[in-house]
Amino acid sequence: MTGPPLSCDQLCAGYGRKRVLHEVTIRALGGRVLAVLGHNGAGKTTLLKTMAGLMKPQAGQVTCAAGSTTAALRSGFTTFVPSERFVYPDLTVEENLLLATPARSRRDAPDRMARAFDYYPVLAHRRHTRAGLFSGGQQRMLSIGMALMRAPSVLLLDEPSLGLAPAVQDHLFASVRRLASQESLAVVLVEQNVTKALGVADEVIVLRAGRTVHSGAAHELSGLDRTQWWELF
Ligand SMILES: Nc1ncnc2c1ncn2[C@@H]1O[C@H](COP(=O)(O)OP(=O)(O)OP(=O)(O)O)[C@@H](O)[C@H]1O
Repeated sequence: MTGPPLSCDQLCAGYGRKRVLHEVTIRALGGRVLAVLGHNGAGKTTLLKTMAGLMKPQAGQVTCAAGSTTAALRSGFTTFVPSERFVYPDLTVEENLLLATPARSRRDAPDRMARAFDYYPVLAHRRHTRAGLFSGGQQRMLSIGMALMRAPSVLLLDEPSLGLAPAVQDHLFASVRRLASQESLAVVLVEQNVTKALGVADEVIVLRAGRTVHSGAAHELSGLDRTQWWELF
């Protein structure tokens, strides 16, 4: 693969005539975690959805190594995990994972499932349990496990830690880091939890009202105090 798996160039996006994102340029690279930070309403989810091909750019472009963003989403090259827990509550863990596997990849399902279980052992222990009986954290892990069944190259994660206890958040963030490093996945991580996101990210972009106010290496921001953060956001 030449070039980044997914990138945005001068991307503008929004809803109807309303423009939410203004000329955002980023690159998601294999094996790296790009954190997207910013206050509520800054445009983080809009950015992810446009990168995923769920929304069309109003101007600028999203370039995907696998072709159009919609084709990449359909083929599983790009996978979007929304902040709402999206699992089938009446199905078991195994059934949820199988349902997420593209029909053409059914033969690979056992290997992919083993890999998801490696990242989230609780899913293996409770593989015959209905997902609706799971805690919020376990459902979030199952959502990411379902994304892995598509063997993606790009993982777009919208606020994976939302509403979870700190210890569960730590486990999730550690798994995100491992996923990028071990699977050579390009991870784009939208997060409100700045400290934890910076702990696992390689690069960071900060959005304010849909505009990039900072982009660079994550370690450059890890030493900022609260006042400096407030000024940046
Ligand atoms: N479906 C929609 N139709 C119209 N406006 C929308 C829609 N979804 C979001 N917006 C608006 O777009 C702006 C950016 O929203 P977005 O959800 O991308 O921000 P965010 O940074 O992800 O915020 P949060 O952290 O609260 O999810 C907000 O002003 C929001 O009200």
